[in-house]
Amino acid sequence: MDVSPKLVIGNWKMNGLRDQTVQLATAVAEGARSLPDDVKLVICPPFTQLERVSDILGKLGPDPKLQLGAQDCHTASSGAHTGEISADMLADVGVKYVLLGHSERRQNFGETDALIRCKVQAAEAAGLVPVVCIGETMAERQDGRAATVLASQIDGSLTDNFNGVLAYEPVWAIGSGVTPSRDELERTLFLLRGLLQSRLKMDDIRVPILYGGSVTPAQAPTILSIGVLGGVLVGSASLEAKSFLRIAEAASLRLSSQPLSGPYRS
Ligand SMILES: O=C(CO)COP(=O)(O)O
Repeated sequence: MDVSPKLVIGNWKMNGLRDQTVQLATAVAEGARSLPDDVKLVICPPFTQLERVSDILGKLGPDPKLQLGAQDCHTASSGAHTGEISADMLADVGVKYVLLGHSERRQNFGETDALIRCKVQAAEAAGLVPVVCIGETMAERQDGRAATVLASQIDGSLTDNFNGVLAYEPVWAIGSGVTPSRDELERTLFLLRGLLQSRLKMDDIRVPILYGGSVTPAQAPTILSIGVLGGVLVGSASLEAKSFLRIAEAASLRLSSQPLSGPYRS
C-alpha cells in the first residue's frame, strides 16, 4: 500500500476578502498543527490574498504539513502580459504548489492542453509543484468517451518528465453534490495510472493522483479509503476550516482508523 502522505488541497476559487481570509487561514493553520504527519495540506487562495496567507503561515512558524498554493500561473516568467501572474512571482511570495488546467479555466477561458503544458513547464522552472487537473464532462461520460478524453488530456497537458500531481476532477461532479461511486472511482484511478505509465514511459509512477468534485466531510471517508488515491482537491468545503480539517482527518490513516473524535467533530 502507498504510505506517502495524503494530500488535501483546498481550492478557494474566487473567494476571500481580507477579514474572511485571515480568519480561515488562521483557523486552518492552527488546526493543521494537530494533524499527524501522514497528511499534508495545501491551501490555494486567490492571487490577492497569497501574500497575506503566506504571512499568516510564516508567523505561526514553518509547518511542513501546511503549504501555500495558487490557482493558476502564466507561461512566461515576466514581461508584457497585462493582468497575468508568473510562476516566479508566486514562488517569490512563498507559494509551493500551483493548480493548472482546472476545468473552470479550460471551459471559461479556453485553456487548451498545449497551453496547460507550457504552464506546467513554467511552474517546474520556478520550482513549484504543478497540480494538473483533468476530467470529463457529463456529455463525454454519457457518450462513453471519458477514457479517450482523459488520455488526451494526460498526453497533451503533462511534460515528458512530469513530477507533479494529477487531479482527476470529473466536470459533472464539481459543485454538483454528486460523486462517482467508490468502485467507479477506483476503476478510473487504475485507468489513470496506466495512462500515466505510458505517457511518462515508466512502470513505477510516483505521481500522486487526487480526486476532486463535491468532496465533503461526509463523502471523504469513503473516497479516501481507496488505497491508491493520493488525496483530494476540495472546493467549497475548503472555505470552512472545520469542514476542511475534517476532510484532512479522514485522509489520515492514523486518525481515520480510530473512532471519530477530536476538535473538528461536531
Ligand atoms: O473544483 C473543485 C476543486 O478544484 C471542486 O469543487 P467542489 O468541491 O466545490 O465541488
